[in-house]
Amino acid sequence: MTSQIVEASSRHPKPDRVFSYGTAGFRMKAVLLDAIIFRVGLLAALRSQKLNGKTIGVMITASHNVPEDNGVKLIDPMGEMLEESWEAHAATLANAATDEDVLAIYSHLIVSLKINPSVPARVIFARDTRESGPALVASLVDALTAVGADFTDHGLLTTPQLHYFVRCINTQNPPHTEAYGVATEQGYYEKIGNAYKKLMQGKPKQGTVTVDCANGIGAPKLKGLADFIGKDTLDIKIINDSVDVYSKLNYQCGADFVKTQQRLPPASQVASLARCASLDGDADRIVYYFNDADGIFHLLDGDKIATLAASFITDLVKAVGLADFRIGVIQSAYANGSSTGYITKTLSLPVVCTPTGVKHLHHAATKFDCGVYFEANGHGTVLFSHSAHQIIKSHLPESPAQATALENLRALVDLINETVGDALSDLLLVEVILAHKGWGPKEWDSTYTDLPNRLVRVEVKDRTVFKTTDAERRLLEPTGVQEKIDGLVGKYKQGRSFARASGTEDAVRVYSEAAERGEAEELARLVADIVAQF
Ligand SMILES: CC(=O)N[C@H]1[C@@H](OP(=O)(O)O)O[C@H](CO)[C@@H](O)[C@@H]1O
Ligand SMILES: [Mg+2]
Repeated sequence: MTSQIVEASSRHPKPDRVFSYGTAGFRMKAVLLDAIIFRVGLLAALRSQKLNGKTIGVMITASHNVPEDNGVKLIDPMGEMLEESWEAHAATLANAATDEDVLAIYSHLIVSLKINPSVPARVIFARDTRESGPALVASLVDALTAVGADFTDHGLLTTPQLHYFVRCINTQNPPHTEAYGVATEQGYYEKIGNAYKKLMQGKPKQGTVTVDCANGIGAPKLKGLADFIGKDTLDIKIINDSVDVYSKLNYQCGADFVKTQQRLPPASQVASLARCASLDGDADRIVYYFNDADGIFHLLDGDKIATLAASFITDLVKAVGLADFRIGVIQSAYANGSSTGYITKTLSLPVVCTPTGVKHLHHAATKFDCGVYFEANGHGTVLFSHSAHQIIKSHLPESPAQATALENLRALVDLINETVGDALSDLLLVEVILAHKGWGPKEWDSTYTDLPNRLVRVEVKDRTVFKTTDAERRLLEPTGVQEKIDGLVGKYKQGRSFARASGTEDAVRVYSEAAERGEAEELARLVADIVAQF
């Protein structure tokens, strides 16, 4: 096998660059990715062998990035992101200088990680709609073939669908008592779609929801889900679904466009107060929005989705009669201060703040019976602990009202993709809650008003000198900078600001909020000036 690895690796020469496995895996211009994908294939096989032949997922996507980019992420057995300690192994393999080095590192990992090479490796993979996808899949297959791994190509899927498949496959056998679901697209549509239909029983129609699919993989998959559900219970209009025109992906559309531009995608033609949503290029993020009667744009971001879900679940758990059921909300420092205040004061729920990146939020969410986590940009989901699953499954209701609530709670658990943030599942979750509450987007939006805020990107010589603490909300280094920021923030009513190095771009991000729009902008500018001096 060793000669096969060197020989196969020689067909995938590495560009002269240093690569790192960041928050979003490896992501860059697609033309640079061939060698990386090959080496990720080797690592996926090792990861599976290390975990006794459990199935590992490989997703080829660059999410909301421009069409010329692509990327790759590994998925661990329960559908979660790759364990952090393995990110370094991914980077070491990706940066091996020669084909012999690739083999040497591969062999070293087998020894140092005590991997039994006779365990069969199992890998499944999929890709988004990018033009570069098929060639990168071929590189992956080349690696998996060289090491004799057992693999399945699932073609085009959304990122969360592949996460779901991985979990379904790895929960089929003992010690798991019940598979997470059926690892097919039909199985995914049935699990989520049937749960949605159950929750919508007897609920009046709420009018059309217009969904911008970013001209990406979300478009055909949302159509598949909507077809399964049927028009009686889901009144949906899909726009930006041109997946065949590669250049249109994420162009003037998608969740990132709407979030950063704070306006409707140009292709969206909707009446005022109509519900709209946008997915990103691999359908793991979603934001809602609407234009009010005066034509003013309102964004219902990840914070608003988290608060909506947390409030609904709190009421439902109460209606079921579950005592001592701990619900918590997990946010990053970018969550609007108003949302945090609303969760703690109005919903009376605990809030945990973690560093940026969904893997951190996901991890913190596992500490609750029910952990609701969302990044402000719309990536998030809801987790139920193992014991919460057991309680929900075995609880005996004491009244007809409790029985109905319990059926709804069970359906809600099925509706949610617990492996990772899933725009399709989150879309239906929001639709269900709005229908149950009888709310339009305006009522939802009026639960609290976002503090005016500003996010700026500051180019610096070396972003690694910015070291943070307290969930990235305070700078430890360079020394003295945090004191200067504190001095500024104190001058603004409801002022808050922080600076941290981006994990995905070569820049430092400065976030600020304050009671007035002008003040939030001024604060951001002044903090950015301080940062720019370094
Ligand atoms: C402010 C912001 O939106 N940051 C994003 C961005 O991370 P940075 O480390 O800030 O570049 O990309 C991450 C991966 O997609 C996402 O998890 C995160 O929310
Ligand atoms: Mg994405």
